Amino acid sequence: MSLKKTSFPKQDIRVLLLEGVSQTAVDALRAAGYSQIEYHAKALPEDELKARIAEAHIVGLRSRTQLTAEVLAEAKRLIAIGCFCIGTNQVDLDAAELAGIPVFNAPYSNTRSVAELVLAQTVMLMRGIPQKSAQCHRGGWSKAATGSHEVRGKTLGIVGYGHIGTQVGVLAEGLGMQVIFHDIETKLSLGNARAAAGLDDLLSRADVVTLHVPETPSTQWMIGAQQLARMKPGAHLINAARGTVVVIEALAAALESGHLGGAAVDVFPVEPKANGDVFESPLRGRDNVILTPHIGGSTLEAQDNIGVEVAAKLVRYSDNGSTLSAVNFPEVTLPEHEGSLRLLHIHRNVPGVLSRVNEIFSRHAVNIDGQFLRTDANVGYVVIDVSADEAQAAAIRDELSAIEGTLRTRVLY
Ligand SMILES: NC(=O)C1=CN([C@@H]2O[C@H](COP(=O)(O)OP(=O)(O)OC[C@H]3O[C@@H](n4cnc5c(N)ncnc54)[C@H](O)[C@@H]3O)[C@@H](O)[C@H]2O)C=CC1
Ligand SMILES: O=C(O)C(=O)COP(=O)(O)O
Repeated sequence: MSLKKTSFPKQDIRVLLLEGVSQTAVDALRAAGYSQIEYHAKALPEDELKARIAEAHIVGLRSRTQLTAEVLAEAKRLIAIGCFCIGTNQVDLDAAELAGIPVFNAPYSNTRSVAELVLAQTVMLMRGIPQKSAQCHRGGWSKAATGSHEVRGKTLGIVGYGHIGTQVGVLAEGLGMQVIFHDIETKLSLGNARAAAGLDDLLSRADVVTLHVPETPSTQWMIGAQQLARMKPGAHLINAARGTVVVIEALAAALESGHLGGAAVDVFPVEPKANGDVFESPLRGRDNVILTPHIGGSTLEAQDNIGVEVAAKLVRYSDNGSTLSAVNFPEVTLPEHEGSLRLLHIHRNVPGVLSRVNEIFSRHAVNIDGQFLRTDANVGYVVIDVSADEAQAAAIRDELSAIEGTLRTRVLY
C-alpha cells in the first residue's frame, strides 16, 4: 500500500486511544501508516486526559470519556475525534466544531448487540427469571407458573424507533409479540409494528417498555414518576439507552411499591469510572431487576466492527479530508487528489471568508484543480486542490491561516 504524506509526516501524527478500543482499530491505523499510537485500556482521570490530549492529533474514545469544552480547550493540536460507539453525547459537539474538529462515530456497528440483549431481557423479565435465579442462588426452590408469561401475543412498546428500536421490533415480532412504538419523527413501521398515539398511549398499552432514544435535552428524565404510573400494573421497563433518560429514584419507587413487575437497566445517571470501582444505585439488591454494567454494545463482534469503521473514518479524514458521516461538521466527500496538493480551510461561517480565500489564490500562480465547499450554521469547510509545489502550498496555507475567522488549515500532499 502506498502511504500518503500528510501536512507533516505520519509518524509524527499522535493518536491517543482510550477506554480499550478494539485492537482492530490499532491494526487499521498502523496499516495506514500511523505508528504513534498511545493506547489506554481505561478512561483517564480529567487532569491526565487534559495532559495527554494536549499532545494528540487524533483521539479515540468510548462512552465514558467526557470531552467537555474545558478539556477540548487543551487540545490545541487535535484534528479529529473518533467515538468508538454510537452515542456522541460525551463530546461537546459544538465546542469541537468551533475548534474545527470533526467528530466521527459508528452509527450501526453495535445495533444488533443491543437489540439481542433487549430481546433476551424481555423474555427473562416476562418469565420472572431474575427473581427465580436469585432465589435458587440463595438455596430457595419455588417451582410455580405464577407471574411467568410467554412473550407471544404480548405488547412491546419501543420508545425511540431508530436503528436499535427498529431492530428490537423486528426480532420481537419473530417471537410473536405485538410491537408499538413512539418517536418524535414520523417513522416507517417495519413488519406489523404500529405507531402509538403518543408516549402516554404507549406506556398504558405495553407489557414491556424499552427505551432507545439518544441523550438530548428532550429525552433527559423523560421517564419519571408520572410516566411510570401510566404503565400497566406488573409491566416491565428496559433501559439500554442512557442513564439520564429515567429518573432512577422514581423507578426504584415503582418497583418497591410493586406497580412495576421488573426492570432491566444497563445505563445509569452516574456510572463507575473504571472496572473495579464500586457501583452505587438505588436499584441494587432488588431481585426483579437485571443490572448490567453498560454492556449493551459490548460484544466482540460489535467492538471489532466499530474499531475498523471508526479507524477508517479517522484515516480518511486525516489522509484525504473527507468528513462524510461526521456528526458535528459540514460533510464533504472528496475524490482522491493524485497529482494535486490539497488545502483544507476550516473557518467560522461568517460573510466574506470565501472571497478572501479566492483572492489569495488569485495572487498565486497555481492552477486550481478542484474546489469543494460545505457550510453549516457555525462552520465553513473549503477544500482546494491545486497544482503547486510544496513551498507554494505552504505559502498559501500561511496566508489562509491569517484570514479572520480561520479555525484550522492543513495541506495534504
Ligand atoms: N447500552 C449501550 O451499550 C448502548 C446504548 N446506545 C444508546 O442507544 C441510543 C439509540 O441508538 P440508535 O437507535 O442507534 O439511535 P438512532 O438515532 O438511530 O435512534 C434514536 C431514535 O430516537 C428518536 N428520538 C429522539 N428523541 C426522542 C424523543 N424525545 N422521544 C421519542 N423519540 C425520540 C429519534 O427520532 C430516533 O428515531 C444511542 O443514542 C445511545 O445513547 C447505543 C449503543 C449501545
Ligand atoms: O454505543 C454507545 O452509545 C454505547 O453506549 C456503548 O458505549 P461503550 O462503547 O460500551 O462505552
